[in-house]
Amino acid sequence: MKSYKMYIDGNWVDSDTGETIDVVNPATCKTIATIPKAGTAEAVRAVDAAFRTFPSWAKKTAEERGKLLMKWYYLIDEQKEEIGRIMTMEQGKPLQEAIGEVNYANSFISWYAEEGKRVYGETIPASFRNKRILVRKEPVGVIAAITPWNFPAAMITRKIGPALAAGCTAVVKPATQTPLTALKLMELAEQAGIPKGVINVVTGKSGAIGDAWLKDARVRKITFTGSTEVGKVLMRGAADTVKKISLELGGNAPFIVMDDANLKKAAKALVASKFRNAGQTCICTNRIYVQESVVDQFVEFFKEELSQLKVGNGLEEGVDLGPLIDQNAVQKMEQLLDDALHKGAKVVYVGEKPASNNGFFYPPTIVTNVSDEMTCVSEEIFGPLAPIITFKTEEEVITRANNTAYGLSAYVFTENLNRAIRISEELEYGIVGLNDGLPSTAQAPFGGYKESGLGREGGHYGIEEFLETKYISIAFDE
Ligand SMILES: NC(=O)c1ccc[n+]([C@@H]2O[C@H](COP(=O)([O-])OP(=O)(O)OC[C@H]3O[C@@H](n4cnc5c(N)ncnc54)[C@H](O)[C@@H]3O)[C@@H](O)[C@H]2O)c1
Ligand SMILES: O=C[C@H](O)CS(=O)(=O)O
Repeated sequence: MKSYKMYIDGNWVDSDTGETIDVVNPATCKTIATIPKAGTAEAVRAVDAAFRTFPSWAKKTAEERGKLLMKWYYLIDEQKEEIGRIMTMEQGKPLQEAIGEVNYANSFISWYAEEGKRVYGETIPASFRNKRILVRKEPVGVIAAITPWNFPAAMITRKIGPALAAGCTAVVKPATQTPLTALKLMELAEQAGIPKGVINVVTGKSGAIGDAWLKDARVRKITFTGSTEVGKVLMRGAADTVKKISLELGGNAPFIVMDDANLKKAAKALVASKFRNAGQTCICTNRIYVQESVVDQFVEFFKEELSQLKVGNGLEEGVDLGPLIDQNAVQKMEQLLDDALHKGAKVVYVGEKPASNNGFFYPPTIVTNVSDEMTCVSEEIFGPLAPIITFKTEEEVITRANNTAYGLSAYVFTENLNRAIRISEELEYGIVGLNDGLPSTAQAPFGGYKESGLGREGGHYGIEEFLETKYISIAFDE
């Protein structure tokens, strides 16, 4: 079993106390590695390094920073299978899906290596003849990134890519459950020649590390992906030093199937949306609304598609769904199902768990006759439980779909263009998949309405989150 070190100021170090945390493979429940259990002192030292390095990194041209980012990109690409295996071992997703995430994560590095060169300013016509107004964008400075376990690579590069391209330096805390992917990415960043101190990865006590960064006035931006609950804690803490903040939080995605939808296409898209990462993504379908006249046929197509998925250890050939992240996640699925059945839901499909069920496995499960009073409708499921809800009219489903504190992603399937535009524009969500169950891409502004977050990641919007706007007013003798 390997004892990993964290990466601070270009050095691979243990925690000050020598304490460690175990990293567990969710498919086997076996410990596969240990990581340093760091706290406040190490977190502050990481900021020291990022703060010291910021001026020289910011003074590089965007082209110079972009070249270093591309060196990192090519090293990641060369080792994507190895990184994928590390990810599968610590997070559980099937190897091909893990490699897919590495490619997705890498696309943010290549996108922002270029985008940094297009951070344009402007001149504004002055109202005085003897003045000129010059607007320029400048990097915010040291940023702190705190990331979740479900996308151990992409949630880091979706932040670090634009941050470094903009000229910022970074301190990063990966999720305690899945730190190994982050540490591998840092190994490759070092090999790429990204100067020491530009990126620092601290593992360990989340609260202590986060509090240290919230309190440190040198940290000018918090960028967080995770639960809405923790996002609110960080938002409150950021106020003390008025830090900029980006929050990518929880979701409760409605998947709407209208009576004129291509039902087979919608069923395929639903499987992709609902069961990606075993249902553990923020934009996974949470509530499945089907117009009542087509619900029976749709459920049959859905079951047919689902029956082709295999649950098991993600390192095994042909596995489509890995385990959930931990036992708490399994218990949450059991509680949500019990609540739904108690309130009148019916189980119409349960997939098979692997024979050697030593891990945190939960089978894909479909329930029908679901009502809005059930917890699986009001709360984020974050697992492979699929609740089917029927509706009568377009107006009804829009009202019910919007009736949540979340607003990250929504999906609508219809072959009617007028209906497609009407519904897409009425849905209160930052991301709408119109006949598309997999909308995520580096070019687009990913983020949510309401309590699903603040700010956007991806596209040209994503780099704006790491920039300040300054104008220089120039008075001269005409
Ligand atoms: N909107 C998005 O893009 C997006 C992406 C992935 C996950 N998520 C959401 O994240 C949740 C699941 O991920 P999770 O369980 O890792 O979320 P989480 O909020 O429990 O943890 C996220 C990160 O925050 C850290 N953390 C926890 N408490 C903290 C504190 N007090 N101070 C500082 N850091 C702290 C954790 O160690 C982890 O690194 C789900 O709600 C999911 O919807 C959202
Ligand atoms: O879980 C949240 C991720 O942001 C989902 S995606 O990989 O960006 O689609």
